[in-house]
Amino acid sequence: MSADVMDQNTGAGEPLAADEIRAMRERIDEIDQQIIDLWQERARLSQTVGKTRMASGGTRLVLSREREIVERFREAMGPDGAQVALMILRAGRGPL
Ligand SMILES: O=C(O)C(=O)C[C@]1(C(=O)O)C=C[C@@H](O)C=C1
Repeated sequence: MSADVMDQNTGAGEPLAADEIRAMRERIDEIDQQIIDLWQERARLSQTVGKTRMASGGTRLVLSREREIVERFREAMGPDGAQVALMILRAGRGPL
C-alpha cells in the first residue's frame, strides 16, 4: 500500500474502505458509551446494595453471589469474561 493512498485516520488503503471503517467506528463509539453508562449505573447500584445491607447489620460482601456472577461471565466469555467480572465487581464494592 502506498503512503499517498493510505487514509491516516482509519489506516485504510482505499477511500471506500475508509468510509466503511468510519461508519463502523460510529457504532463502536455508541457501544462504548453504553458500556461506560451501564458500568457506572451498576457500580452505583452495587454501592447502594452494600450500604443497605450494612445498615441492616449485615455483611459488606456476599461471596456466594460474587461467585455466581464470575461464573456467568466465564460461561459467556471464557477466562477473559471472569477477569471482566472481577473488575466490574471491584468497581462497585471496592477492592477485597
Ligand atoms: O448483590 C449484592 O448483594 C451486592 O452487594 C452487589 C455485589 C455486586 O456488585 O454484584 C457486590 C458485592 C457483593 O459481595 C455481591 C454482589
